[in-house]
Order: sequence, then structure tokens, then C-alpha cells
Amino acid sequence: MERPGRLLLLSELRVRNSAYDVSLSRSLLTWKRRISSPVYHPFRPSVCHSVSVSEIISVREEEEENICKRRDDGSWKKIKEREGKDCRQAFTVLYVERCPQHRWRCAEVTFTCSEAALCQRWVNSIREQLSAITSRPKQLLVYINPYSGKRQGKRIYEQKVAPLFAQAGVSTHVIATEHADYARDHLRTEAELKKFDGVVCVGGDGMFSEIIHGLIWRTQIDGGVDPNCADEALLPCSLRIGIIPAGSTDCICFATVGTNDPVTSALHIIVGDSQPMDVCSVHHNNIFLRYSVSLLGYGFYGDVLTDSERKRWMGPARYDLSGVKMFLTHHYYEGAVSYLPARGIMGTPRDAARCRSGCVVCQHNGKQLSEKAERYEMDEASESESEGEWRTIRGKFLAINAASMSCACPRSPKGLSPAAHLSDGTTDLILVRKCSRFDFLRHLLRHTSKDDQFDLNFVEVHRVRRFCFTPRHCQSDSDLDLRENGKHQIFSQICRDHPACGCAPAYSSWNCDGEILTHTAIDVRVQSNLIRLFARGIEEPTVFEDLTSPCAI
Ligand SMILES: Nc1ncnc2c1ncn2[C@@H]1O[C@H](COP(=O)(O)OP(=O)(O)OP(=O)(O)O)[C@@H](O)[C@H]1O
Ligand SMILES: CCCCCCCCCCCCC/C=C/[C@@H](O)[C@H](CO)NC(C)=O
Ligand SMILES: [Ca+2]
Repeated sequence: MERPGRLLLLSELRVRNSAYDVSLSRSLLTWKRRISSPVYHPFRPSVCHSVSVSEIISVREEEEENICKRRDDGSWKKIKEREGKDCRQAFTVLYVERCPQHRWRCAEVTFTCSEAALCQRWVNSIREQLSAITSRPKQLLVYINPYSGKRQGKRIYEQKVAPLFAQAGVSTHVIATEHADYARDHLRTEAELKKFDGVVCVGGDGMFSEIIHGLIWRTQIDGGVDPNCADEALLPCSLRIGIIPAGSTDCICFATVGTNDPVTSALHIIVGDSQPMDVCSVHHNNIFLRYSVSLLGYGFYGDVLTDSERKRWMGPARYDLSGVKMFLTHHYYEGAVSYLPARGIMGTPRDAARCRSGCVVCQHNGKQLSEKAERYEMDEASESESEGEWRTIRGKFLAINAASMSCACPRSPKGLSPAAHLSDGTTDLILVRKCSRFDFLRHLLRHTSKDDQFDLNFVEVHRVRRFCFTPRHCQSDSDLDLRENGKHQIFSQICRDHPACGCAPAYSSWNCDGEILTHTAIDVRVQSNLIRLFARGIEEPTVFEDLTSPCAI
């Protein structure tokens, strides 16, 4: 429990019809029921509630007609206490209440004061404390994809999120996208970003991807950095991004908040949370392709995405159908993966510990990386040192996945790489070699159980800072050209390896956070802490048992 610190106010106020000692410090609002009788009463224990000031949404003065008094029979009736405008004697505090499974709700408590002046002092003091919190957004730019998930984005925003923003005094400029890439292009060129404290994305992972592409691009251009240049250090985005989940997978929201719930996300935005995140930049022959924050998947996940895009009309169920289809198809792909292992960092992909709110691994590695970057600037020779550390693995793979965070989602609550970190400057490279259908099923099913999906002899996982992939048949500059021109030759080669089907493709596609990449040969670098979300990482249950829930004293 947070220590209350110096008290700013301490009064006896009434909550419903009971007397409470209510206190306010810079960090806590506490209300503790007064014990009227010294005799121990087993059914009426003294109750103390505490709310961190940082989790108060707002305070409002109550209209007289909203003040309630208890009838003799125990029920409540609304009363009019006094005539006149300036004698409001009650105020309501709206605050974050934690519910099971990482959900947050907006709870409220009404305090009745003995006189209007006292009520005013309380309201003013709480408002002063709230306005001293500089991390809370006041103006937000909101993009809604009306076609995400089950096409409920607009309804979700209007019914669940907008009323909370209004109660918290957050102003918004809302834009419903008119076509794909609308939000990205608007952010790149038109949006007056100086007017806003953050950007809100109402949609799924694909929509989030549009937002980061627009914001990262704009930040580089405004800061004079060439976003296409693979070797240039990218500038971190100053605006935070909030995700209101309304898509099909919503894995970025799930892995950073712990649940896909629009109200919870709205509350994390209102209280001004901040979660830094790694972003992978993906290049082909030094040409920038895309950014990725969650999954870069070749083979199984690339094929699932390609197949599911044709079934968009089905909504979220498309992934299940395509998943089963691609599992049965059982295609493997040949190629070489080269990677630069992450050295001198805390944590491995096989750790039992998870990335959680205030993660020490992320903090330690972030510090380590920035010190290393400074050393690189002073001593360019060390760059060539890392050249010597490259490792290469060649083979036939059912899946090559890079998970820059756990990629937890409702389908797989522990995710593709359960021990991956949100902001440790690394990505977990998972290689699933060619194996039987039965073994691959074992691996897939372990994503949904407690068993370790990496503890199989055809699976390996490496924590890396950078990796490259080259498909086996990619010899020319552009494998895309090769794909277009050389289909016949490639297919005849592959069919020797697949005698049963005779038509297996030589190439898969990369699934980059739910978007298909146009090239198969890619060079991927982790850009540490490039963006920040209105989130705090997944909280440990012990953290939220302390605050807000009533604590019997
Ligand atoms: N107005 C629009 N019309 C059509 N497509 C749009 C529009 N706005 C955005 N898009 C595109 O829709 C695609 C899918 O959106 P989104 O990611 O929000 O939902 P989803 O695919 O259902 O969810 P998930 O990515 O979590 O699986 C994105 O690639 C985005 O670029
Ligand atoms: C045959 C049984 C199969 C069970 C397999 C369960 C494994 C589920 C793992 C899902 C991981 C999803 C990672 C998220 C990727 C997103 O970037 C992307 C866009 O939303 N979603 C998908 C499905 O590609
Ligand atoms: Ca990471």
C-alpha cells in the first residue's frame, strides 16, 4: 500500500448514510468508516478504501437532487437538501477499480459534507491534485476503422469510450477512416500533431500498424532523419498511442494491458500511462519495407494470413479456418536465417519470468543499450566486432517467427514467445524446422497450454537484435522479380522435394503484424523504445489487491 504522505485535507464526511474519516494527500484519497460503537460488531467491520490520486478519473459536484438519504427501511431515497445554487454539499469521485483478468472499471463514490464551503474545498483540492499530473492527455486525435473485427469500432467508441473521455475532461478530434492507409497518410502529411497529446487507434493490429507507420515516418521527417536508411538511428515518437481494441486479434492491446476491453484501455489512456515499446524495422536490399511490433512470421503464419485475407468477410473466424487449412497443407520452406544474438542483456526466451508492469529486464536492458549506443558513437570499430558475431542457420522450416513481444492474445493467452519483453531492445527468433504433422500440432497446441512450446527438438529460439532471412532460391537482387519470372523453374525444383503434392510453393510470405510483405528476403533490426503506448504492461495480481478494493481493518 502506498504511504499517504502529508495530509492536505482530513474531514468527517458521509458516504451513503455512514460517517467516514476522509483524507487526501498528494498520493492517496482514503475513506475509513467511523466505528460508532466501541462494541465489536462482527457483521459491520470497519472498512477502509484507498484510491491512488493518479487513478482518480475526475471529481464532480453533485446536483442537489442526486443526494440520497437512507429511509428507515434501509432503502435509499433522493432528497433535496437546501434551495439555492451555491449550496451543493456533495461531490462524487470517479476512480479506477480493478476487476478480475486485468480489467479496469470506472467506479464512483459520493461524499456528503456538512456544509457547502467544505464540499467546495474538497472538490478544489482534488482538482488541484489532478491538474498537477502532467502525464495525462488533454487533447487526443482518434482514428476509428469502421471495418475492423466485427465492424463494431464506431459503436464501441461512441458507447463505451467517448463518455469516459468526456467525464475525464479529455477533448478529442475523431476521424473515421475512409479507406486503408487513410490514418497512416493523414498522420504523415496532414495531422496537426502539435495540437495533440496522443493518438488513439480504434481497431485491430492492422490499424495500429497504420498509426505507427504514420507517426514514426512523420517524427523522422520532422526531425531531419531519413526513415528509409537502414543504418540511421531513428528518433522516438513523442506522442503516445492508445489502443481501443476492436479488431480480430488485438494482440498488441492484449500483450500490453492484459485484456482486450475498450473500457480498460480508455482508462489507461485517461490516467496517462506510458509503456515504451520496441519496433522492428524491416528492409529489403536497403529499401525500407515496414515496421513490426508484434509478429513477423514466415511459413505457417504468413500462409495463414495470406489465406485469411481472402476470407475477410468472415470476420475474426477467418484466422481459425485458415489456421486449420494451413496446418493440413503442411508446407515447409527452405532458406537461411542469419542473426546477431543479443549479448550482455538480462533474460532469455526460456525464462519462467514474464514481462510485467515496471519490468526490471526492460529497464536494465534499455539502460545497457543506450550506454552501448554511446560507446558505438565514440568507437566505430566496435561495429565491426558485432559483424563477427553473426550466426547462420540453413534448413527447411515450417515456420520462422520473430516475436518482439509475447504476442499473447485470446487465442493464445501466453503468446508465441511467453518470456519476450516489450521494451528490452530484442526480438525472439523462433525457428520451427520441418517435422511431422503430428509434431507440428504438438508445438501449436502448446501455445494454448502450460507446456513449453520450445521444448521440442525441431524448435529453437534465440533472443536477437537483428536478423536476415534469404529464401533458398533467392539468388537475384530482387526475390520478387524472381517470384514473378521464374515460377516454372522454382516449382519443378520444389516438386522434387514434395513428391506427394507436386505443387508446393517455394516461397511463403512474411506476416508483418497482420500485413503481408512484398518481399521474402528481409533484414530486420530492433529499434529500442521507438514508440510509447498509453499502457503500463500487464500488472501482477498482487499490485491490484492493495489498492481500491475495500480493505478490512
Ligand atoms: N475505412 C477502411 N476501409 C477499409 N479498410 C480499412 C479502413 N481503415 C483501415 N483499413 C484497413 O483495414 C485493415 C484491418 O484493420 P484492423 O487491423 O483494424 O482489423 P482486423 O484485421 O479485423 O484486426 P486484427 O489486425 O487485430 O486481426 C488494416 O490493414 C487497415 O489498413
Ligand atoms: C491447430 C491448433 C492451433 C492452435 C494454435 C494457437 C496459436 C495461436 C497463436 C496466435 C498468435 C498470433 C500472433 C499475432 C499476430 C498478429 O500480428 C496478427 C495480426 O492481428 N494476427 C494474426 C493471426 O496473424
Ligand atoms: Ca522486445
